[in-house]
Amino acid sequence: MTYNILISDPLHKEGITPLLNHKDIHVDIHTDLTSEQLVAKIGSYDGLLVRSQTQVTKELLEHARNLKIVGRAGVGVDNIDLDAATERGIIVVNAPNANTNSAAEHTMAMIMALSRKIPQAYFALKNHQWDRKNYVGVELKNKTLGIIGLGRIGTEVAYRAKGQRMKVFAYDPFLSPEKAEKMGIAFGTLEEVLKTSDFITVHTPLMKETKHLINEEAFNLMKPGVQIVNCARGGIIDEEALYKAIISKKVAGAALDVFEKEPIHHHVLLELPEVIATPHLGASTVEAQKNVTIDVSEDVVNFFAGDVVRNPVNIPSLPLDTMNKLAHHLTLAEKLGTLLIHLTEEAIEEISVIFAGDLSDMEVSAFTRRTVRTILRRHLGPHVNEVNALYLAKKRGIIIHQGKTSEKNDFTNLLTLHLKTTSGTGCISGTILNGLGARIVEINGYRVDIIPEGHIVFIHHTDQPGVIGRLGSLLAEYNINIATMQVDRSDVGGDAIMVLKIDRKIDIHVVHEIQAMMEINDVKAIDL
Ligand SMILES: NC(=O)C1=CN([C@@H]2O[C@H](COP(=O)(O)OP(=O)(O)OC[C@H]3O[C@@H](n4cnc5c(N)ncnc54)[C@H](O)[C@@H]3O)[C@@H](O)[C@H]2O)C=CC1
Ligand SMILES: O=C(O)C(=O)COP(=O)(O)O
Repeated sequence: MTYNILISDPLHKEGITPLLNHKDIHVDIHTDLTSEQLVAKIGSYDGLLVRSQTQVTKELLEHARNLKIVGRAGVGVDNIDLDAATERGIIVVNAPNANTNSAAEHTMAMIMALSRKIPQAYFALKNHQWDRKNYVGVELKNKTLGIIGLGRIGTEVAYRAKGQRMKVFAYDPFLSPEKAEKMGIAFGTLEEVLKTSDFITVHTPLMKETKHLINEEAFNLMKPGVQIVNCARGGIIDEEALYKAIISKKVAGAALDVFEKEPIHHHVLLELPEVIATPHLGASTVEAQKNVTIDVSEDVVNFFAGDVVRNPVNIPSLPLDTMNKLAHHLTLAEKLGTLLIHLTEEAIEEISVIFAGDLSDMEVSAFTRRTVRTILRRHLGPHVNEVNALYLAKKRGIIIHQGKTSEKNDFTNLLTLHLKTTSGTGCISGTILNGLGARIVEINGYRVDIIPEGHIVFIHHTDQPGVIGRLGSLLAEYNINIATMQVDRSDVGGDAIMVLKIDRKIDIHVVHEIQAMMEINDVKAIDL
């Protein structure tokens, strides 16, 4: 099987070596396609690698009938329609750790160039003007740098600014003040940061919540003479409000690496002498480009090899050693889901996944995804995967519960699935026994002990003499050997179940013959 990968933005040549060296991967590089050409081409690709330029829109993804992975060689994924990718089961991976230094260094370069008006002075000198009057700057020492978004890049900027003897004051609603304190960074509300800073730099992602975070209202709160830096994303700062704030002299200067619409050739902000700018160069260093490309290429290779991807964006990421630890439990979740969905055929209303014992200390959402994927595949087909399972369940109005409990019924770990359908409920539990592997231990309230693999026949019947004998004879007639048999009943003469493991796949007409035996209410043949 060959996987076709399209690279549609310029990537580091050496960085793509993991892809080029892979015998099952074929790489095409087309970095000058129009969006129409990309739409026309994308259908034949299994993977797409981009930077910030290619717009991975819903429309593009609708034409991407074979696409399984989008790799973003960088951090920001605002050029990728994540909902559309998730709905189609396309995993998105990025390279969040490889350009942090470069972006932080570029931010510092912009702060220093801004404070000393270096680009303006250089431009004047190039135009033969020896002007020492108009380019008087301000020192950074003892000035307050407000950092909005104290993630990877914001934190690195903070450390570098401290090296310039600046006071650093940060705002990040998702970081605890204790964590900021541990980093030795003063922490405040957005309003406090806006009101007290001499320089303000933004380092959040661009999302609904951060679009125009720095707007007219925010500029009104700032100190007169404040200087603004944006090396994160155009759109976090409202460009119109910034323009007005510069014209009114509220803002003394701005350094912009990014713009609301890119690329730009003319922009009203660029007409202002207070504005210095670079064309989205924050990550444009040899080191960052090589490393982001290696990271994302390796994840594409991991993905096609069926290994854990390190930097997924639209599913939760788990460290490799945790995934290795969970591997047996994930297989168990899949087997339990397969068995349960065969036993409970009607339209699903609710799926509950309950963890007990050892499992309740672990990050368990991976089990929920695997379970829901397995169950929905039975109804919706093979396009359901771990990326889109929860999304598709929600879209169909299926309620998903994920719970933890201390009740583990003498097992060190227990995974229980409940399924509520339009006509009833089903429940199944399994465990991983130390040294012995996986076991199904309960089905619909009946205690069992089944190794979840091979050919299983599940029979729901009425407890009465002779059933087992007749069933044995029927199977013998068809030369079907019973490997193990488990029987349990609610009470004497009441509801009972039988779970047989047989040595070969059973034909459907034999299932019908068993069904036709008077006492047997329900027969299911399931291959695990
Ligand atoms: N100019 C360039 O070439 C580059 C730009 N970037 C941009 O920088 C952004 C940040 O990158 P990283 O630091 O690696 O990401 P990160 O995820 O480590 O940090 C983002 C931080 O923003 C915080 N945040 C989210 N919403 C916020 C809000 N409403 N107010 C304040 N803080 C908020 C988050 O809690 C997080 O700590 C990227 O999303 C990307 O858009 C990244 C690399 C290069
Ligand atoms: O990594 C990011 O978020 C960046 O903005 C870098 O963008 P680029 O890959 O240089 O187009």
